Amino acid sequence: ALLALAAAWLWDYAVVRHLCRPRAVAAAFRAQGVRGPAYRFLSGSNGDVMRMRAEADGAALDVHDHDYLRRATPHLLAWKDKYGAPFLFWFGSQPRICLFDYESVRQILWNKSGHFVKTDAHPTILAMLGKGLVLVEGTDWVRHRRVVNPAFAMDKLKLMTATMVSCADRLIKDCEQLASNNKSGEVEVEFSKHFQELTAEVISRTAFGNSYKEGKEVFHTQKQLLALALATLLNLQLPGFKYLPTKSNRLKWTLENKVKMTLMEIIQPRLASKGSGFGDDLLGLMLEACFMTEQGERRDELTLTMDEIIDECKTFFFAGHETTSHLLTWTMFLLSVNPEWQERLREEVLRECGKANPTADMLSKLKEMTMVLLETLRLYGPVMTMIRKPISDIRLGSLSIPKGTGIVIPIPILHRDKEVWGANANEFDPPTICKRDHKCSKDPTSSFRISIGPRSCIGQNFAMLEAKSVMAMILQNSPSHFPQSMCSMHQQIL
Ligand code: HEM
Repeated sequence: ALLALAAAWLWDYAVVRHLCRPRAVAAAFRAQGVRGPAYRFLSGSNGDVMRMRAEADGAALDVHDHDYLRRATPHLLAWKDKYGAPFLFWFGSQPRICLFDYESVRQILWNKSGHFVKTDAHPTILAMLGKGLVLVEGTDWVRHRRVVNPAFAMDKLKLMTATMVSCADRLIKDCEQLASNNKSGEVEVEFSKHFQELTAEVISRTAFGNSYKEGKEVFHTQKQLLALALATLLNLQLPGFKYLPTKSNRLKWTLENKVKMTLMEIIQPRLASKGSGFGDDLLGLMLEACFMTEQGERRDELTLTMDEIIDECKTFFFAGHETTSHLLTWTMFLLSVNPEWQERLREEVLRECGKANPTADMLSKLKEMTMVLLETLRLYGPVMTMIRKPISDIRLGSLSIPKGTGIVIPIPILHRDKEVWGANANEFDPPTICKRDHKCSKDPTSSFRISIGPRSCIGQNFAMLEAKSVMAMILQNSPSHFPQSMCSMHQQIL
């Protein structure tokens, strides 16, 4: 009986899932004129992706050319050139269709019926992120979003500005200290690393208040989990493999457990001190909302379970740290190669904030800064793709998409579409792009910087406030021009 069971499983796994189904899906798309790289047994297109990424890794970039995508997503560009748009490729045995038309993307992202869900996360990504807001679906998503929303209300975020500013102040003091150690009084700083530290500090302090040190421990453990996930993302995922005590699985379990234990140690005392309030940090605000009904009345039971609260804390870190540090790094880069914009922003900051530490009200007046940050997110946004899959067969425009096909939305490629953004779509041009954005404000659909529709980014105001605080402090305190050596960042970050 066991042998028969094993044979049936092997038949389903190897023949049905990895041979028959991919062939049927490829044929269904071919009949509609959609082509793509040939499916390879078990690995799909993963080998091609790894090869193209490795080849692109050494390619030099011109600092005045914003088209870095041939290094970041070489496979998507190569397949678009070769097979046209849309094209079909394979993540292991899973079909992925890469879409480039705005209308279909809007339809997917604005869909409120739950017809398009996120694809299953890699086990290590799941261990790192948990089933928090980024990954939950359906009524669970509604429940989570209702609890997390109040933590990101603008009046609450404004109170966090002082923390953001004080972290930026520490960064500046560190740089000054480094410079004073040098005879010349100057120092070359790799801001991408400093911004990683800074954004980790900001999210630890704004999420966990006095427990920020434990929060940073969580963050460092999550980074180890992320490194593990990235190293194994394109490897073949055999079913049941995640349960085997391999070296990487054992490491994953240890790290996962450490994150959970540390977060429980932060959360439990807060819950115990219910009577005296939960605090004004993201965790406190979320716990407060957990004890509220939809009608705003107090309830005795938590809306989220302990595990769900832990997963939301993991999500704050994952979603809130790398994204903002990426935004800050590219903004520094763009200001260093566009000194006229650097000067315009410095003048604006000095006009609105003087030399004082910026407050939330001062930051809200920095219109040119907002424009530059939005333009940075258009050209160098941290999220490269969003992926959804339909829960049943669906028609999108003229295309029939079978249930379960991963639909890839390549954000930075869409942001450089000349038909939508104009002839200079590939250039850094804040006012023109801002006008274009404005024109679209009645139908705010051409930018996917922070996504659109019900699942758009909940932390967008947090990120903008943090980026503005840090950039304002740097501009107030830096010499009239960032040195040109800043440009070398362009190479290092990628
Ligand atoms: C420059 C900074 C940021 C960018 C560009 C960004 C971008 C995005 C994008 C594109 C999505 C949609 C992803 C998808 O649907 O697949 C998203 C979702 C999300 N973001 Fe952000 N994000 C940023 C900062 C933050 C911060 C600071 C936080 C929290 C501290 C955060 C929390 C989230 C969460 C929880 C979601 C899931 C929302 C949901 O599904 O309901 N993000 N973000």
